[in-house]
Amino acid sequence: MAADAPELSAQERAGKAFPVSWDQFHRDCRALTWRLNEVGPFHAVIAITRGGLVPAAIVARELGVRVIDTVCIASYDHNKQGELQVLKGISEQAIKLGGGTGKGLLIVDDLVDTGKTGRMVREMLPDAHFATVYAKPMGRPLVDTFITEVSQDTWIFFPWDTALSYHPPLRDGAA
Ligand SMILES: O=P(O)(O)OC[C@H]1O[C@H](OP(=O)(O)OP(=O)(O)O)[C@H](O)[C@@H]1O
Ligand SMILES: O=c1[nH]c(=O)c2nc[nH]c2[nH]1
Ligand SMILES: [Mg+2]
Repeated sequence: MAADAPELSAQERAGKAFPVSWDQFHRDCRALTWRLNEVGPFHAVIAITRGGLVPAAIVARELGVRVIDTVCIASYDHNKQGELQVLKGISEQAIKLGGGTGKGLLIVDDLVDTGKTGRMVREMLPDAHFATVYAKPMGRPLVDTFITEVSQDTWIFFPWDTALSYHPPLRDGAA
């Protein structure tokens, strides 16, 4: 599809929308933690910024983990994916806690879509546990634990990217 319409953004190509409220996101993060609690304990949480920061804070709080590190990766410029850029790597201290391979570390992101971002972090820490709140089919095989799968042609709208706004009635042509 991308080749058919390269001028369209990933969001426009997705077609379907899955808006997530703060309330729902918090509930989904707590559900994720219930699953992760069976797998841990973890020495540290590694958040893939920026989207992974919010679930990482909630998951770390629930699991009682106090050491949180970040790996800062930029790929989507608004909603078009470009080359991945590692703006900040994982700290030496966190790498040491995971014995160099990530054993006992928990990587957290908000979602996997194509899986490009997740794959890059997995390569840095092959033995870490990788958890996301949402997963699309292309990225799903990379994730160890997730809560909700949405179809590849769905765009997830996170509460930190959205705001309440007027929506015209369906009768007047609203989608
Ligand atoms: O599986 P992929 O196709 O790689 O996409 C998933 C990544 O895309 C989004 O991050 P984004 O690059 O938009 O940056 P952000 O977290 O700063 O919003 C999302 O938070 C994931 O990290
Ligand atoms: O807000 C977002 N929603 C998505 O569905 C998505 N996929 C990649 N990056 C994304 N960002
Ligand atoms: Mg991200």
